Amino acid sequence: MYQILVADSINAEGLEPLLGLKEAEIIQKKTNDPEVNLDQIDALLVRSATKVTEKLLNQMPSLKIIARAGVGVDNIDVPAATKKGIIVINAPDGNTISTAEHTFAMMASLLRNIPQAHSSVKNKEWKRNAFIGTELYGKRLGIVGMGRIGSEIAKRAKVFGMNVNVFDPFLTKERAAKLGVESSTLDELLVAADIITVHTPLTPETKGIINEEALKKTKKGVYLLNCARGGIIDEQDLATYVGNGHVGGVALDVFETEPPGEHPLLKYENVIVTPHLGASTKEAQLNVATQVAKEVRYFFEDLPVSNSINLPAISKDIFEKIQPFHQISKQIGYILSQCVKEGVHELSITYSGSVTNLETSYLTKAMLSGFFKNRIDVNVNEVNALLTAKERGITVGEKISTDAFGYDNCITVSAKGEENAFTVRGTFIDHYGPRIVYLNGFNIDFLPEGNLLYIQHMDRPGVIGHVGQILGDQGINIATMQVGRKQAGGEAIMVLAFDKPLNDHALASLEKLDEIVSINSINL
Ligand SMILES: NC(=O)C1=CN([C@@H]2O[C@H](COP(=O)(O)OP(=O)(O)OC[C@H]3O[C@@H](n4cnc5c(N)ncnc54)[C@H](O)[C@@H]3O)[C@@H](O)[C@H]2O)C=CC1
Ligand SMILES: O=C(O)CCC(=O)C(=O)O
Repeated sequence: MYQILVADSINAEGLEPLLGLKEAEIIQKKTNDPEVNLDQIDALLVRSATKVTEKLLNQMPSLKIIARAGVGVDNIDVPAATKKGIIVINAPDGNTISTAEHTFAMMASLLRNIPQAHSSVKNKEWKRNAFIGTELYGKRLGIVGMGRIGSEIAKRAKVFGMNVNVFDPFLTKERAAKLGVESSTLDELLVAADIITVHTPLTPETKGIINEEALKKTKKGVYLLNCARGGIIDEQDLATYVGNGHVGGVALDVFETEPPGEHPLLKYENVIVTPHLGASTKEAQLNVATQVAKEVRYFFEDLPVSNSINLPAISKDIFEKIQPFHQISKQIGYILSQCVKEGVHELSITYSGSVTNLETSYLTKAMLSGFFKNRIDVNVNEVNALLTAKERGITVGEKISTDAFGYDNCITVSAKGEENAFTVRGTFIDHYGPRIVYLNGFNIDFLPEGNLLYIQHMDRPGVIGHVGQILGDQGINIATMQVGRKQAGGEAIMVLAFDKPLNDHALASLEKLDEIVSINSINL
């Protein structure tokens, strides 16, 4: 039974896709609620209130997926989640329109003194001359961060007859031209704009991007808006520039600390504020809840998720094509991990044949997750596979080869240790399934499944009989057996499959046989 913790207030109708998930319990409680068994939670759904810190993640060893019903993931320690193999998803576009509309409403309110005038009338005043505003028409709007929300604001600004300058290092000139906006440097924007609004994520680069140094380049009387994340405009520096009369007005939906409590900006009449309402519309909340609920359901149904922050997205189509190779890649990794007894410093993967047309990096990660299974105490999956290899000093190399050894496709993986190397090759045959076709120098053909025994031995008459005899005497039934050798009388291998794992006694008896070079149990 999957336990899904919905820790923040998330639209109930939007969570409906989760109800279709078989064997899931949905718990709507805070993470610090004493009734919540954090160690049993498989999925965590949050908005911005819950801070998903490394400390919290350490208390949630079963956690597999964190879903942010919104855009900004700055309340989630994504590197810590990635290290633990926890997938992080968000709902990137469900609240774009709401946030753009809110920003626009804030801008109009700010320039027409609507909140102040509203309070005045409610206080039984009628001061028509005290609230003379400024038109948006003909003004120059500077947008910092021209992503989804920035672009929607630009469209609205154009309709209002505004000129738009944008600063976004990732915006191409073509896209700027298509949107009818002027692409600028930050300095050009600061100097030219009558109104500046920020729409970037909060990152080390954007934190304080509008600070004292930036503010002193702006026009006297400039208006500033932050409906993205507290801290993108430095609050202390902004307070100084409102206090000294340089800034004409400010609209804030977000704060460095929320709620802001005693805040130096709140005392100014020309600073208008809302309590992080950008995404607070019925439509946006339904959109983001539905988006993440669907993704969490897909995740537990082993289907691809599209909006992961720490895993590349692959379409359902590609996912279906890649699935059989995903399985065999993982099995190859797991076989290697059980056959190589020394420390490994290099894993090299060669893809050949039809598999090379697919997203092989995804398969490399699957192979690594198999390789690390039971080797280390961290759950390794596609999210943290490369990071785990790097942390353990294992170089991972990926190659493409035209030689598929007569098969339609082949995945060959070599693990190199200080002394030895071990190579496993697998293939996927349509209507037949996965096969291991090469084990460390020997051609062979077996199904990588169940309880296997890999024996290296000398190719002498009677050895197969001796093995059968020992196992038979102990009542152990051999389900299948494959043999391979390079030349008559030389080294050979056999791979046996059993209905249940071999006991230590049987293994010890086999090891005593003269012809046996080595024995490895492989449990897949
Ligand atoms: N107030 C609210 O309720 C909401 C706030 N937000 C905030 O708005 C932010 C933007 O959301 P979207 O437009 O959906 O994200 P987005 O990812 O579509 O756009 C962000 C843009 O910022 C640009 N950018 C990144 N670093 C930059 C830098 N150093 N300088 C200039 N531009 C930079 C990116 O190139 C990108 O185009 C989110 O990260 C979130 O923090 C989002 C939704 C609701
Ligand atoms: O969940 C919310 O209401 C906040 C939305 C937000 O800030 C975001 O999506 O980044």
